[in-house]
Amino acid sequence: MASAIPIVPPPGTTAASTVGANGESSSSTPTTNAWTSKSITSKPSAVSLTNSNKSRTCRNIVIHGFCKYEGKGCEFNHDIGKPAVSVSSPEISKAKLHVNSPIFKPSNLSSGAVKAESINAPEFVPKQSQDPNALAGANADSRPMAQPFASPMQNNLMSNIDNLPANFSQFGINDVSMSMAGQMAGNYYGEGSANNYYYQGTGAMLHQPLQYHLYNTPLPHVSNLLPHQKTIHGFFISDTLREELHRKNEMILQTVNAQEYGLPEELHEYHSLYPLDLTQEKSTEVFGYQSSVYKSMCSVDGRTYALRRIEGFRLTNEQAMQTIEGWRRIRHANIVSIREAFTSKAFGDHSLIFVYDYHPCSKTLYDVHFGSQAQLASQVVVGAPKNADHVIHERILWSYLIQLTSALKKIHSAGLAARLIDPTKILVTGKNRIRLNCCGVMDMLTYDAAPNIAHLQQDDILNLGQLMMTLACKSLTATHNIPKSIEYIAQHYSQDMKNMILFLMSQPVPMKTVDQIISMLGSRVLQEINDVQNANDVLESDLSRELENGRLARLLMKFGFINERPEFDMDPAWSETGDRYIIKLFRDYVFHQVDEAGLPVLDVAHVLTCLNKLDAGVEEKIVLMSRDELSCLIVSYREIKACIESAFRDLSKSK
Ligand SMILES: Nc1ncnc2c1ncn2[C@@H]1O[C@H](COP(=O)(O)OP(=O)(O)OP(=O)(O)O)[C@@H](O)[C@H]1O
Repeated sequence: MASAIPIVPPPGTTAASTVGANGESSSSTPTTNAWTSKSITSKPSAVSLTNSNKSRTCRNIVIHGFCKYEGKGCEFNHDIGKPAVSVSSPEISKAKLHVNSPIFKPSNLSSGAVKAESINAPEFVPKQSQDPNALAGANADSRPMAQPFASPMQNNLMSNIDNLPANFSQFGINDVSMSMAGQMAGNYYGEGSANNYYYQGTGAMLHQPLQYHLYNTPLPHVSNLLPHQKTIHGFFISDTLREELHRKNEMILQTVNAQEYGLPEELHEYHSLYPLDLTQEKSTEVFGYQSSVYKSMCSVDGRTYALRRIEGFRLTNEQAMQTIEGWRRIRHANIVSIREAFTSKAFGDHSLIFVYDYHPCSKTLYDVHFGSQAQLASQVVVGAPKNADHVIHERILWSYLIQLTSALKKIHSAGLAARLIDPTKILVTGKNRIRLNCCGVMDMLTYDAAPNIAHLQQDDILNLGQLMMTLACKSLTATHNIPKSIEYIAQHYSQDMKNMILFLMSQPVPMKTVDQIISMLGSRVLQEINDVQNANDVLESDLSRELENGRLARLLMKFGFINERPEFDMDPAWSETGDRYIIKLFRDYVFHQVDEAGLPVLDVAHVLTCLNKLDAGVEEKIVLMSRDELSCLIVSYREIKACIESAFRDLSKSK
């Protein structure tokens, strides 16, 4: 059921004949959805004003706090203090109003228009710019300190943020602006990022960081909330996950000037090469050749890939290229998938290029546990001997072992051998999440038409043992003195871990298999499954929060398609009439409310509540006010939802 009310127009105007808007309007409201049949402008039942009006409080005062027509003919009583309710107050919805009332058309429409004589008005010249000397003087003003530059956008953002705390009161948020502003002013790049390295000295492009910290974690005094209260964080995924995903997205979009870095503009189907290898010195230790890694964009599917270039390698046997076919078929959660391999002279030499899936922001296992940052973190005093606190936690070691065993199981079952289990060739793509990298490279570099796979698979198991020993001792030279390393492992880890490493590194009698490792892992696999499922649950709950936001975003998109549309179906007024007029008024109700002082209400809680009620199509009624403040509509969310659906249907049908 919907109702409309034109607010008290002054006597003598055309709309004066409309509903007794000063309160006691007729209770005979229609029971049909009047505006869906485009009847907004149809005539309502009129109620004439009575002589007792003088004793009755003017409705405009009650609703708006003032009456435009006070002293200009409005005969109601204006001697009342402050209005009891604001425009947005739900109190108003208690009034019984009628939807079929005509919309008030003010007789003096031109009052707001620019008058003819104003065309001749002198051009406005700001005071400051009139006197260049004064300006120079102002600039020469001896300020004690340089003022930090704040762009207009920044200023707006900061002032909006300053206004926010009052609006989250319902969620128990008071100090949002303080925390946000503090975070925004600070340097959010915790670690020296690749950006700084690559843009160093180029001066070509100043990187604008994303504001990852717009929603800081709740402060202690707002975390103690009542069950029905929510913080703004409750509507979004966790800060850490959001920042991680933002960083990954940002990393995918990073580019450098190809000429400046001596990179080809195009390489086969790939372009926009971006070097990932941050070390200046290139080692030949692993492959026997120097290698580089680049992020690049594929012009065929638009995806990002990691290109590994083996420098100065001349392919002598075309058959070697076939070895990649077996690897292309392997899809596993702990293996970096390979897409293709090709040779190229684009770098000015004979290069062999392998194309792998790109995992943004990943690090190598070496970087994580042996890199300079890891070393610093593990030593309270530089050079101090390691103690038990700085060994890798046993649970992490078991997790690594289970993941790598799972990868090896897949590889060996496919009749292949990894041939490279090295901390620099294992990627860490998430928390304790590892993937075997560079699969297939060795098969091509040391091509053998009839390789001894069984022998190579035994090597894989031995290499896995060496890696585990290196990690357990947290020393790259652990395998140089095996008895001492085993002693160290026995001191710091369980008997099971020591036995496992001994098994992996022992001589095969006659053969060791991955299945044997799996049976030795036993119940640890169950622990890993449990951890993975718990992590999955956390992600799922994060996802469900954003799911709601996605729903609201779609609703807002519908609004955007409909509201203020300049022309549709040969009708320039389409978005301003019929059902769409309700939608427009609802948009004003949700977003454009002002408080008693005429200041914009920036209340996220109000917006979310309205949009959720709209999406659910609840029966609750609200009062929508026309922009000229002369008519009101009382509508339910269900009816507004029907209007939006019908208007959107019109738009989509027209395709
Ligand atoms: N598939 C990939 N996706 C995303 N990043 C990758 C990928 N492969 C490698 N990288 C990144 O490239 C960087 C360099 O890799 P690389 O294998 O050359 O390691 P490295 O430690 O430099 O080894 P080396 O000493 O052999 O050059 C790594 O830090 C890793 O983060």
